[in-house]
Amino acid sequence: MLRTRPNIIITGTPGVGKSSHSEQLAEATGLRHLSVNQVVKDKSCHEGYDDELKTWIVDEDKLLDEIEPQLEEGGNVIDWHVCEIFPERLIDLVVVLRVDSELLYDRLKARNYPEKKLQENLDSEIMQVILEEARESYNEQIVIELRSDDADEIEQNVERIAQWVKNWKADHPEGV
Ligand SMILES: Nc1ncnc2c1ncn2[C@@H]1O[C@H](COP(=O)(O)OP(=O)(O)OP(=O)(O)O)[C@@H](O)[C@H]1O
Repeated sequence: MLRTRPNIIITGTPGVGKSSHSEQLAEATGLRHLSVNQVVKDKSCHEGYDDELKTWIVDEDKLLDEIEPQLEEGGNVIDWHVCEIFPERLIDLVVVLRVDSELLYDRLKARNYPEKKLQENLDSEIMQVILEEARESYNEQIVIELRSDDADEIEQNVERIAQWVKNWKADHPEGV
């Protein structure tokens, strides 16, 4: 099956603004917002709950079985902090959102994250762990890094990605 609409991953450290971007991008482009955390919960793609870190322990095989048919169709904005598990052939753009660490601290604090989880996420952002994972997992040409420090940046980023979607469609009239 050929895909006539692209699949885009929006990734980054928790609190960086993935959901905010994905919702607005879906609205601007008509692509489907695929919230992976929601799928994990709704379809029980997990092996239980980690009480200390307050997070689901994800069963990645089950998750992929669940969403792969949707990815084959194309037209998804995949919203998740893990980017490396999706098959390369089904991914057209990887957007890694980045944020100033003080702003991230405030956002995670506002969510009442446990201290250990907050610190792990801050370290991960500072060490640009997800950016490195994205670059290792996909062709570097499809990986872009965008700032998400304030609301204006969300708007600019969404505009830029929506334009990319238009160009992608024009460049691939028969699909990929
Ligand atoms: N660029 C931004 N400017 C100002 N506030 C932002 C920005 N991005 C996100 N926020 C705020 O930070 C909080 C977290 O945003 P959001 O839920 O979009 O992040 P996320 O990366 O999807 O997090 P998670 O991975 O935990 O789902 C929200 O309160 C949101 O309004």
